[in-house]
Amino acid sequence: MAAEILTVAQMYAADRAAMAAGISGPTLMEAAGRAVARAVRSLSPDGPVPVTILCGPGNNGGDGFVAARHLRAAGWPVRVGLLGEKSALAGDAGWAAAAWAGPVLPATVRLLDGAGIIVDALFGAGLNRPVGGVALDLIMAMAGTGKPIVAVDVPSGINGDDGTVRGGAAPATITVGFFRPKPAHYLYPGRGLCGRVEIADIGIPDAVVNDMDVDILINGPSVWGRALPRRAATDHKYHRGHALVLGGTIMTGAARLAARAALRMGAGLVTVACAPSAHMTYSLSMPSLIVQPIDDAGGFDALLSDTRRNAVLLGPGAGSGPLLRKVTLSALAANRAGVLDADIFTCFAGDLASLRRAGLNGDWIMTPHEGEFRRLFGDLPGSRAERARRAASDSGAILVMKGPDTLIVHPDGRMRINHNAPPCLATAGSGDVLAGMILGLLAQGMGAFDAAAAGVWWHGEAGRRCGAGLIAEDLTEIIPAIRRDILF
Ligand SMILES: NC(=O)C1=CN([C@@H]2O[C@H](COP(=O)(O)OP(=O)(O)OC[C@H]3O[C@@H](n4cnc5c(N)ncnc54)[C@H](OP(=O)(O)O)[C@@H]3O)[C@@H](O)[C@H]2O)[C@H](O)CC1
Ligand SMILES: [K+]
Repeated sequence: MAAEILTVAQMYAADRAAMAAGISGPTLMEAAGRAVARAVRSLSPDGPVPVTILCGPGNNGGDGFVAARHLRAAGWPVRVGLLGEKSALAGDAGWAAAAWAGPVLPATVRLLDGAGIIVDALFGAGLNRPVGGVALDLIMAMAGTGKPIVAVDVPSGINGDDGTVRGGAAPATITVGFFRPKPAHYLYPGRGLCGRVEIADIGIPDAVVNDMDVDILINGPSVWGRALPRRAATDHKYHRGHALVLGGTIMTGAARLAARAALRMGAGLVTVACAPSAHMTYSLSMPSLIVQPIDDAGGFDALLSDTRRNAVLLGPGAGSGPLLRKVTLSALAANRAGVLDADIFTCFAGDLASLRRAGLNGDWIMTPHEGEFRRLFGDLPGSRAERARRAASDSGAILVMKGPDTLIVHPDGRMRINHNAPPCLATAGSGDVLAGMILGLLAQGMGAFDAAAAGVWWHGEAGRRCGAGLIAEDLTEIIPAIRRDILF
């Protein structure tokens, strides 16, 4: 599957490009409506059930009329309700309505009575304000029926570009999108309301994407697989990087999990720098770990003076005191790649400026969840994706905004949306493993944007393979099996 996600504006541009290439609007709409009818039929394999199709005043409604025609031709009982006047339908939607030979009723809540399946064709890409009035009543009534809903393009009321709900939206069983997915198919809350997303080929040539500046991708191995570090028979451990992790004194599990994850991802060596009192804890936890006691930030600087220590992880379990602050500022100044996580966001709450002044740049990755994000960046306006983009741009670093739809954002605005994380990943230590996984890739010289994206996907895949009941320790152990499947 192509990894591109197209914005609403890009989708309209793809439409226009297809038409310029000689594919007519009705041809596209015919294919779109046929795909919707197919989705409806898939919901009732035992045969026809009554279908109510609610059509809006634009081309989303046009797709609904085409679906109605195909279902009726296949012997399905169909009722069509239109929001607005049939005579007002223009362009392709007018064509589709004219080709529908059955009655067109006013769209009312009553039309839903007795429906076995509902098609939501009220609004798609053209939604331009919050839904209200009759449209909202219809959406709420659809949601209240409990019947399967097939949404055309997006559930009506969802903003295609950011997945936000504008007024209200009914949860679909299947959402049929066209040509390429939109952000709303992957971003919550839209993603949660789309049900199963099926992207139909409606005849738009793939090549139209080449002329577009597509900057949103579905995160997966096709995006970064070629950038993964490969092993050569002549490698020695220093070829594979030396990661440095600041270990805390009390919450030692965080750095231990991260260090183990970095080793499992292939880092040649991993050193944990910690207070002398914690030395034993780290040393006994893993024989393959190098443990260096440090008395203060100067001790960390001394470790950094060895340039072979090329990637740094700061934050997990580190405590948000002066040591973390000093170490972070000097690591940023030391021209390394690294990951900033966890206690960093408390330590530098509201103080992005200090991180920037110290040298934060695109070799660094920040991995906040929503609460941590707010601590560092404050209450930025806009959708989650807009806020993440703004934060990446303001910080100059790669931003990994963690959540069920983790966003990996480059300061230049490119964004990868992750979609493979199962709910069981929300467990203690899981974030520390993620930070360590990314660190392991950075140590091997992978670029920060790709390392962040690969780490996030790999972590999701590890969660999927371990399944319900996983603990963070399980994630590190399944890393090599995933590597084998990606690389061979
Ligand atoms: N390549 C493709 O993706 C194809 C997509 N198709 C389908 O076309 C729609 C997009 O069609 P469009 O006509 O541009 O837009 P919509 O049908 O989604 O909506 C526009 C009409 O809805 C009115 N509107 C918008 N928001 C509201 C609201 N909140 N409340 C009430 N009415 C609203 C708008 O009215 P105005 O007053 O603003 O004029 C329009 O009348 C896409 O989603 C696909 O389903 C093609 O079929 C094939 C190619
Ligand atoms: K819709």
